[in-house]
Amino acid sequence: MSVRVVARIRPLLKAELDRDIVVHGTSSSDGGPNGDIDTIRIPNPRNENEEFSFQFNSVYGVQATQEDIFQNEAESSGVGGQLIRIVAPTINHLFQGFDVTIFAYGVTGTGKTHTMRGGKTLSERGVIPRLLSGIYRRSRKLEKDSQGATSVEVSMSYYEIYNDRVYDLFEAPEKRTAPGLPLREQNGKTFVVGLTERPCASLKEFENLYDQANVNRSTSATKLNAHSSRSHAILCVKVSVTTGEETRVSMASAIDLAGSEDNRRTENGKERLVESASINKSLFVLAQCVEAISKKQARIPYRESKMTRILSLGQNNGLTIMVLNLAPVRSYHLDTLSSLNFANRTKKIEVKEIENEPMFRGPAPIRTLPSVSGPSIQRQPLRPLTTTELTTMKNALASRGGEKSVKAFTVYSDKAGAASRPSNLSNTSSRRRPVDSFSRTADQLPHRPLKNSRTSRSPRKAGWTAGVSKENIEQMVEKKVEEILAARVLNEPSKTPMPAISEEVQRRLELLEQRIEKKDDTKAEGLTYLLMAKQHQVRGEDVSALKMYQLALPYFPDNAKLAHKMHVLEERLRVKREQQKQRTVEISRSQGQELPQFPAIATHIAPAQEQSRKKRSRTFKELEDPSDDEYRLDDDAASDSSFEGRESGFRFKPKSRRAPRPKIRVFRDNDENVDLTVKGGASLTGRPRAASVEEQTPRTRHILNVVNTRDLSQIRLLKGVGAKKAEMIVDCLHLLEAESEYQEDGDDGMLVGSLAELSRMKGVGAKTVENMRSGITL
Ligand SMILES: Nc1ncnc2c1ncn2[C@@H]1O[C@H](COP(=O)(O)OP(=O)(O)OP(=O)(O)O)[C@@H](O)[C@H]1O
Repeated sequence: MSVRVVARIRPLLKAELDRDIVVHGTSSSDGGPNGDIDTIRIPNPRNENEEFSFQFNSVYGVQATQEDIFQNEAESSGVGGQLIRIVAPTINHLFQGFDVTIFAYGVTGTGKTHTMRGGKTLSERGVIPRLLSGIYRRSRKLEKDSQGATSVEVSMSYYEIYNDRVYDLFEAPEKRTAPGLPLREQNGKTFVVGLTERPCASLKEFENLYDQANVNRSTSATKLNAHSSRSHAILCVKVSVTTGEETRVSMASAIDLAGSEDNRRTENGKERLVESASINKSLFVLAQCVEAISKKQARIPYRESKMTRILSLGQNNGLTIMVLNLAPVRSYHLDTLSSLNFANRTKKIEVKEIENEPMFRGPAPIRTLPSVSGPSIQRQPLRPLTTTELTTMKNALASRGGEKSVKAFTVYSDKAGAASRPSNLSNTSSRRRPVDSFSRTADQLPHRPLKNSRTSRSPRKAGWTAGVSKENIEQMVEKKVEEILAARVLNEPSKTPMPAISEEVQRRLELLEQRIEKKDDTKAEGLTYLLMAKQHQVRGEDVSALKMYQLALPYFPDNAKLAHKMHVLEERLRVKREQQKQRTVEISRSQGQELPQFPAIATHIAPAQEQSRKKRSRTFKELEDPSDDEYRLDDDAASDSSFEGRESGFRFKPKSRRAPRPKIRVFRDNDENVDLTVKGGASLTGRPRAASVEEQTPRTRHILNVVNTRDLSQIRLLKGVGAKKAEMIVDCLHLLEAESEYQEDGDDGMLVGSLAELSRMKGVGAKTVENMRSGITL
């Protein structure tokens, strides 16, 4: 079964009421059983006459309430691509012994936390409290129906990944250790070492713990969200259903990811920028993982961020639901497309529906859970039990019959196809063992000897490094550091017998430890520039992208790929400029007149020139960087043709019914009393304006003066110009200004010099200019 994707469009916020809505939920022809909404439609930002549509398992529009998202179990279907609900099928799966992962994904301020956590009132509760409420309800029913023969225990752990470090949310921020908690992989699962696990016997207990822990979550105000989550929050709820000697444990993970941020819009300060870089980086790695999975690449870069290691998309078993949160407004247009593109890929990831196997307790009496608030609470790392004490029925039967259970060898690694790879861990028992932290304490757990400790005791002791590569040594040392950190976190000395290590190795250990603690800070800023560069590139703003790469360069001085990228961009801009000049000359010739040049408008504005732009982009393709994967974001969102026919569930549709846009008209002001001067500065070309280019009437002058103020309130007063058009005009001018800043002959004072230029601007057109003129009586 593949990852299920449920999209939710949030309503307009107060400050957005006058904004343009570009995201719409509709129902596809092959939609849900009752014509349910399952498709998102959004215009192509480069050509408003075209539209993209994305089909998901379900789409919730702006009217959808928290209750709608929940729904009663009776109403859920959740099969065969039909409408699915988020919470109800989750509970079914959990009690059938499957693990469940629900994660909310979206740009900052699109409603992830609102969907997952929700508000305080009953009706405003989000997915998580409703999920827990359902779990307790189902538990009570099971216990009652079985007349006490079955009991259900629920426990939770809750942590955040902040700046790529893992922190226990049951721990106050001031008690955190700087490096955070380490991660470990065991039996194909990634878990956090030293995490608190709290039993919670009732919904009330859960809510108390959850609220308490949420206070510790890192949030801050940004320009786009007054309560922006600065971390990824991961809630793990363990449900253990015991009947007689058999216990079946399943895990629900509810993940509220931090939102991606465009730092030009957030106007983040330094601290927020570092957070933002970390958030964007992890989301970027996630996108890379999804891309690698969908392209069936051998290497999936899970390990490049803690979030992707933990989420393990495509590696985890059971049911995985992605909630795609979207804002409907135009200001999020490109980000929304990028999210939609990501979701479109994610929905194709196959997830194994492997049921957790029951485990059997020995004769030892079942331990009662410690009290929630008592002083005796111990931090229980999630560790598996050994096969000597707990074993699955299947494994027991299989070993009796001399066969190994297939599931017993579900070992995953970064490499695709690892799950089916013959295990080389058989002698260390690679069976898939369910986690049970209730039955044993950390002290009772046997320790697997460390790799290097085993090695040190091997007969090759004296020259054991001889055949080991530098890289391997590095990895071993890094692993050792993690072990030591883990032991520290557990407040206990490492029980691993320490091998005799040389002073040199000891020194390197210390250096490495320092590096682990510091490495993020030093590169975070550079990384921010890289990500911003990529964001500019996605928007087709090559000049700004180049500028960002230049700013990133000092942080990655010897990075050949970065240098190559910059070279490609420089070359592309050079070609662009030349083609622009050439094209302007051609236009002028065909119109038999001298026209000013419109270098940037041609790229960003004129839909009528789309065809020639496409031709040009083919030329640029030759310059495309073949190694673009390194910092790759979802550029596809902006490159219309790359979607076509490639992504199922995605459709590209030109709005054919719309009348073709009128050809650009050139206005001539032949009125008398012409004033030839336009206030100093440059035309849109960035060149100083020649007084003779166009004669201007007072009316023309008035319009141009108003437009050139870039003042929204003034521009809105022009006839036929609403808030949306005014914003487009101002955005366009700023964009041109930014571009001209980097042009050799650029000038800061970018002004619209004629009505012809104005009519070519995005969203304006000849008719609007005519309107503007007719509204002025002089
Ligand atoms: N469905 C909705 N109905 C009403 N208000 C909503 C809805 N979704 C989001 N909001 C409001 O939008 C704002 C942003 O939502 P929220 O904080 O959940 O976004 P987020 O995606 O978690 O952002 P970040 O990534 O920055 O943490 C909040 O004020 C929230 O109350």
